[in-house]
Amino acid sequence: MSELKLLSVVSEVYPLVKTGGLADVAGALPAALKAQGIAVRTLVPGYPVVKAALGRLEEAFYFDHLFGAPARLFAATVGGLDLFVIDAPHLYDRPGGPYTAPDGRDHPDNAQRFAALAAVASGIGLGLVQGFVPDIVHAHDWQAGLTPAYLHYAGGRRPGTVMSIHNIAFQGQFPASLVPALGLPAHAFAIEGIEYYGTVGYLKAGLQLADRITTVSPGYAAEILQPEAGMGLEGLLNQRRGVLSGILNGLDEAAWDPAADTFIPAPFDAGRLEARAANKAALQARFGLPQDPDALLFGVVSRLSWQKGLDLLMDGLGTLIDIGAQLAVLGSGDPHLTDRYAGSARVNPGRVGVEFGYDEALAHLIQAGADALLVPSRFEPCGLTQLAALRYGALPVVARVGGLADTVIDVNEMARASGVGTGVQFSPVTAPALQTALIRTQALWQDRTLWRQLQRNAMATDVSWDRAARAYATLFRDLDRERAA
Ligand SMILES: Nc1ncnc2c1ncn2[C@@H]1O[C@H](COP(=O)(O)OP(=O)(O)O[C@H]2O[C@H](CO)[C@@H](O)[C@H](O)[C@H]2O)[C@@H](O)[C@H]1O
Repeated sequence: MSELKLLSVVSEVYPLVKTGGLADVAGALPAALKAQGIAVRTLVPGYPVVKAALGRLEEAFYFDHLFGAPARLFAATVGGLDLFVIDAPHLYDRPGGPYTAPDGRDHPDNAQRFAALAAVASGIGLGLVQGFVPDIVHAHDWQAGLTPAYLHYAGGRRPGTVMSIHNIAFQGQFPASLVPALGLPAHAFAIEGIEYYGTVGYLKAGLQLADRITTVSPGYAAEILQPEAGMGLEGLLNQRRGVLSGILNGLDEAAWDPAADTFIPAPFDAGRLEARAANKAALQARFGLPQDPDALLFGVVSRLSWQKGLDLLMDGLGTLIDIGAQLAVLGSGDPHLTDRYAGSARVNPGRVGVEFGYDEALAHLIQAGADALLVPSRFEPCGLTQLAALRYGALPVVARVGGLADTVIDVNEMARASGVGTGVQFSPVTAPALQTALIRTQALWQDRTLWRQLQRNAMATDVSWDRAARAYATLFRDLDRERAA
């Protein structure tokens, strides 16, 4: 098979810069695709953290004018990732995160910052960089959403375009007054182009104009055709459902390997599950919880946001306390939720422990030490924490939505009879249903022989990237053939 060249366009990539699962996917997919004969280059903005990680650089292009000032495009290789980095200090060189200033507010020029990302991607797609002209351009989420639009309106020969949705809740909507600055033809501002309810919609543009649309689980691909999950884009997605598919994410199995995890005191595998006890004890100590091996310890590793449903856990906390369980939460985000969790830890010392912020090492300890991992999301395109939980034998207790429903096998009577359960699902996504799930989990916990079996089932689940990479490779090759025809 001939090698296909792919440009991945994304606003964050692990391990250089990460605010969530998008970075994990963008960081892991290139290696998995390489095994499928697809050579990936990843285009990212040159935030300070990204530039600091770059070693040997090569200037690949110089822009006299990129949304307000000159800029350069660097090519570099970091940790096995072949990167293009946009060095545009006026857009990316500033304190704060990729999307927000230190005060938590969006950078005021995000429209320009991510239009620049898409415009540069389109330039590379059209042959800006000698020696790398991609066959396929793969845009991730709203930040890269204008990429298919720039390529579409450039006219002439162009690579195939794929738009992937990791989270439809963030759509990148900006005022119509922005249009002249984007450098797209005036007629692009139309319903069949970038216009979205009178505004410019970056994700909408990508979904409208890409050759293919993917999202990160089959379940979510079906859900976003409905108004409840489509968040205004369901009409467009229904029109384009013929090119929409769901490909389940994998987990970076090198980064998440319980047998070789340097973040945890006691590495283990399915044959050495008793070693988990030391991790549980360390986790309890870290969160100020009594080191009782018999207390059912629930963990949470999450962004604290409405999506993740963690307010429901607060509403149902009484049940968790009543059944004698413990809770260890690592989260960051919504200050209102942070306050609620901090309050519950104060009211329930020795039962509820919380840590706020982003802490990679602690996330690993929770997966390795908790008995069960709670993911009560209202919607979840795929979810990666439950995949890590499966691999680490922390039984996932999840809302039956999106990718959570696709990846966890509920221990119902049938699953129990055939010995295939890997966790607990609940529905609807409400506090009472979550409370019932906590009680069900506690009942399972009473039978340690069964629990061990469930842990082994969970750990045997295929969460590798291979399966996903094969599906993406087929999609990219089909599209490439279609465009060549
Ligand atoms: N406080 C903290 N400290 C340390 N690590 C933390 C953390 N909070 C979260 N993480 C880590 O961040 C990642 C979160 O990824 P998820 O896929 O679960 O959700 P997210 O909503 O960010 O991603 C979106 O994109 C991904 C990728 O497609 C989809 O799986 C998902 O459904 C969609 O919402 C995991 O690697 C997790 O361990």
